[in-house]
Amino acid sequence: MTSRSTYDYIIVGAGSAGCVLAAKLAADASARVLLLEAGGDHRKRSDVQRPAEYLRLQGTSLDWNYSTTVSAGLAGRTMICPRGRMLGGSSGINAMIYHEGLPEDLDAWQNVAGDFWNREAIELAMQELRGELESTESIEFPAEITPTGQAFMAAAKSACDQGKIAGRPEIYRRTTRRGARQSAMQAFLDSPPANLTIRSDTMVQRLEIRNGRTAGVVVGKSNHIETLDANRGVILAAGAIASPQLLMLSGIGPTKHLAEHGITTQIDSPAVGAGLVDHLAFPVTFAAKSTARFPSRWSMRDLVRWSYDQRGPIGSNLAEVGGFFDLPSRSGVPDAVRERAIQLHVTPTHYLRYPADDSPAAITLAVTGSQPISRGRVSLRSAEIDDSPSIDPGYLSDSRDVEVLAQGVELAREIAASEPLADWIDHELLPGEKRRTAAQLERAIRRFALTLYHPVGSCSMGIDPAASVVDPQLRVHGVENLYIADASVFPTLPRANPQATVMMVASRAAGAIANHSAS
Ligand SMILES: Cc1cc2nc3c(=O)[nH]c(=O)nc-3n(C[C@H](O)[C@H](O)[C@H](O)COP(=O)(O)OP(=O)(O)OC[C@H]3O[C@@H](n4cnc5c(N)ncnc54)[C@H](O)[C@@H]3O)c2cc1C
Repeated sequence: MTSRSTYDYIIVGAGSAGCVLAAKLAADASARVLLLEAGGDHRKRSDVQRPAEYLRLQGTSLDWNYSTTVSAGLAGRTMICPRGRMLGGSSGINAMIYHEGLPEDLDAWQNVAGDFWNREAIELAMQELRGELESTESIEFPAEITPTGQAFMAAAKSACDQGKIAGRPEIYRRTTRRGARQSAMQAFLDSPPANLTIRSDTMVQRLEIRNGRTAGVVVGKSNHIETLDANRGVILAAGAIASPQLLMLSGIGPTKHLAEHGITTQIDSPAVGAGLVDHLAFPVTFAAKSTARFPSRWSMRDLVRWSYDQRGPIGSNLAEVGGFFDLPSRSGVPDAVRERAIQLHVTPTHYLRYPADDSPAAITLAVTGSQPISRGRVSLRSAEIDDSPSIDPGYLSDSRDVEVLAQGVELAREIAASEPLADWIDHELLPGEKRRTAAQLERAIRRFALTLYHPVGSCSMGIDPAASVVDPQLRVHGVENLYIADASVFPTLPRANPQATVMMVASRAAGAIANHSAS
C-alpha cells in the first residue's frame, strides 16, 4: 500500500537542530511544517530527566547504538558512538553542557563559507538563542557543585594565579530547567503551533529526488510505504552520522562508493561523509579519599533533595566544571594551536567505571584536545537504512593530537597537585604516577582515550562542490529544494561542546531557508 501527503517543509530528525528549525519555520503560520523523528517520546522518563543518569541511557533503545570501526589510532579498539533516538535527539541523552565556545573559532567558518558566517552575525544569533532559552527557563547554572568540583575550581584558579598554568576554570551552564533535563524538544516545541505536525516513530528511508529536485521523503516499511512531498524544501537534521547516510542512500555521494552498494548516483558529491571529526578525552583519574565517593544508587534522601530543591547528586550532570587551558609555551606548538588547546571536564567519578556499582571513590580530570587535526569519514555498509553506517572518526591518526593530549596530562597533574584539590586525592590511577615518558603516555592515551560524543563535519559547508556538501546557505550542492542543518555541516569543530553551535546553525538556517524558498 502507498499513500502521499504534501507539506511546505519537511524536517528529518527532531534533535538539537531539528527542533529549533521546526519552531522557527513554523513561526510563519502560513507554512505547513512536518517534523519526522525515528524515535519516540521519552521526555517524561525519570532517567532522561535526572541529570546524573545520562550515562545510563547509552546502550538503551533511546540510543542508536552505533560504534566506530576498529581504529589503529586507538590501539585496535572500537569506540561507542551514542546518538539520541527520540524526540529531542541527542539533546535527550547528552551531558547537557551549554557552551557557546570561543567566537574567534568561527572565523574559520567565514574563511571557508563566506560572509553569511561572519563573527558578528554568529554572535548575534548566539545571543538571540540564549535569550530564547532563558525565556523558557531552558538553561541555567547548576544549583550546586559537588565538593570535588569546588576544590578543582579553587585549585585551578590558584595554579593560574601563581603562573603555573594559563587558562580559565569555569562552571558549565547546562540545558536544565529547575534541575531537570530540558531537551531541545522541551525548550522549543513544548506547545507546538497548529501548522506544525510532529511524527515520532517514523523512520525516513530515503529522499525522493526527481529531475534534480528533491520532491520529498519516503517513510515506512515495505507493507506501507508513504511518500511525503515538500513544496518548499526538505531539511536534513538527522545528525552527523545519519545525514550523510541518508544522502548516500538517496544517490548523493561519491559515485564509486555508491556503485559498490548498487546505488545509482543522482549527484556525484565526493565530500559526503568525509571530514568527520570528534573530540577525544583522556581521563586522568585519581583515587579519592573515601568521603569523596559519588553514589551510583540513590538514597531516599537524594531523591527528596533533588525533587525539592534540585540539589544533591541526582542534580549533577557529572561534569559541572572544567574550562579551557593553554599548553605551556615550552611545548613548541604554534600559539594558534597552543592557546586553549585543552578543555577539561572534571567528574567526581572514575570516568571509565562509573556508573558501575563497584566504581571506586575517584576524581577525573578528563583532558580533551579542543582542536583535533585527525579526520575520518562516514560511509555505507549496505544500501539498507537499518544497517548502521561505517563510522571512522580517524581518532589520533595524526600524531600531533596525541602530543596535545600528553601535554594535557601534565596540565591535569599540575592542577591535581594544587590545594585544595590535592587534599581530596590519594594517588593517581590513570595514566599512573610512573607513566611519565612520551612513549608511556602515548600508549596510555591510545588505550584509554574516549569519545566526548561530538562528531561533526561529515557534510561540511563550503563554496567548492568538490570539497563540500552544502553551500554557505546550507543548500545541498547540485540539487534543488534540499538543505542540511545539523552538526554534519560544521566545516571545523569549534573549541566547545557543540550543542549551542548546532542550535545556532539551525536558527541561522531557518532564516536562510525561509528567504530562499520564498524567492
Ligand atoms: C552522550 C552524549 C553526551 C553529549 N554531551 C554534550 C554536552 O554536554 N554538551 C554539548 O554541547 N554537546 C553534547 N553532546 C553532543 C550534542 O548532543 C550533539 O552535538 C547535538 O545534539 C547534535 O545535534 P544534531 O541535531 O546534529 O543531531 P541529533 O540531536 O543527534 O538529532 C538527530 C535526530 O535525527 C533522528 N534521525 C536520524 N536518522 C533518522 C531517520 N532516518 N529518520 C528519522 N529520524 C532520524 C535521530 O533519531 C535524532 O533524533 C553529547 C552527545 C552525546 C550522545
